[in-house]
Amino acid sequence: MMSNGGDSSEIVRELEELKLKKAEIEHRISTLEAKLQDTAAVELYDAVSNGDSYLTAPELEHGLSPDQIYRYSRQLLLPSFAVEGQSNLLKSSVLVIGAGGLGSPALLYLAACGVGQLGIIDHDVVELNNMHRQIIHTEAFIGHPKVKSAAAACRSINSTIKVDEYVEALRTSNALEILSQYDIIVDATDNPPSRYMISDCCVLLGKPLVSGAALGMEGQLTVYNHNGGPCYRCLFPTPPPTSACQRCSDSGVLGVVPGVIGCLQALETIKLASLVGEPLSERMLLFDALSARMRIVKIRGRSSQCTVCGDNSSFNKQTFKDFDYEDFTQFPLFAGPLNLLPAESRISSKEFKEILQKKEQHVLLDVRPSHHYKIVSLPDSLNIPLANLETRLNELTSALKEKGNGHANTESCTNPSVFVVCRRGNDSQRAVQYLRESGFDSAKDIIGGLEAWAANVNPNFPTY
Ligand SMILES: Nc1ncnc2c1ncn2[C@@H]1O[C@H](COP(=O)(O)OP(=O)(O)OP(=O)(O)O)[C@@H](O)[C@H]1O
Ligand SMILES: [Zn+2]
Repeated sequence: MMSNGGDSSEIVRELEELKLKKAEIEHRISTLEAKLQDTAAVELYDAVSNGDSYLTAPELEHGLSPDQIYRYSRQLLLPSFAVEGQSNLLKSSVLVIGAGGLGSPALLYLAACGVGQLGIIDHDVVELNNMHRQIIHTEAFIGHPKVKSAAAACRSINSTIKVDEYVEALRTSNALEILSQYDIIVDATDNPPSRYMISDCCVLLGKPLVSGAALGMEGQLTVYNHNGGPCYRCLFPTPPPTSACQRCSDSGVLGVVPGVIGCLQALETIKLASLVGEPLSERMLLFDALSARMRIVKIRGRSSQCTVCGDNSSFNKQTFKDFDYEDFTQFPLFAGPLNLLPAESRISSKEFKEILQKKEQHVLLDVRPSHHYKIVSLPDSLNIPLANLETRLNELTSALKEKGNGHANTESCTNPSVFVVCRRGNDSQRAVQYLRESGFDSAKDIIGGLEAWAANVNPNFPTY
């Protein structure tokens, strides 16, 4: 359809002319832009070679580069933090011990905020059951050292900081040498021997220690050995009983709980490093996730009687190197299998499979806590948690009787048909010890528990 009575060939010609003009204008624009850039570059080059400073990056007293100013701008804008805080942070060095539930968020924030030098030490590898809380790691790193994974994550967030990797456990033999290279120490481990060792080492080296702990639905946080404040031993001169010490792998933890405490550890570290704010020394933060409560309680100051930081302490570097922290806390640095029973009181998971195949009469006693039992269990098993075994022994006696092999009277229970299983084969040994003392003379534990069953007999049996 024509409009305004115009001739179509006329319109096409006019359109072509306009297009040509448009192309000319665009070409002219890009030529001028390029020229302008060249001019700016030439002027800058001239300015630099003439020593003119008005076009070069300004020399700033605080020493931050233009890139640093831009990267950390949101922190620099905080009046209470400002360039002084950032400069201090960039000059600081921090060692994070443990790249697990606490270390993961702590490391991410410390790398991001611009701690100049960040050390990471851990001997462990990334596992699938770490992923729900150890958020610095990705699935691609499963089976690889946590330190490698964490260091890669830190570098990808901030390529401008120095990241040191220690793929090893911290022990008395390497602790003094490694810790001495850092200004601030972050304890993100999960066991009493490491906690005492790290605190003692910080006292010897005069380093502040940002200590966090999280288990189940609760967490706590404090800063030790800061400005005359207490050390870990001032507060806990004697280790807690072994029964009070749990690992996440035994008692569980909701992922975000160490996430909260790890973030707060990063925050306390940033405050110490930047010299901003009031560190959480001589006070302890207690976090209860279930009731959504966070309390800060005053804790005792430095104890003059403390065997490590006290007035008359003779604790020195040599004492430290010779000290047996596992013996002191009665807690192993690395969770390993117990060996409480003689060989004749134990059978392997494969031998137990043969008993099932031969349909030999027996009672399979599972001594795990009932919430573990609900996750997964072997068929036809009786669940009496180890903690209740003494009071519920009659249930075992009845089960034996029902099978036609046992006797209601425990004194005459010589039948070899009680097999005891647990998750990894430690509690089952304790249970067998107790059962044998109680007259179940031939109770046997299944070596390595359900984990060994899954590894050696049924690969489809879930582990956790
Ligand atoms: N002495 C130590 N030296 C170095 N790393 C340590 C030391 N003690 C503990 N760790 C590390 O501290 C981290 C503690 O984190 P966390 O308890 O969340 O992890 P985990 O041991 O993988 O947990 P789980 O109990 O579920 O297996 C672990 O990665 C552990 O290897
Ligand atoms: Zn002390």
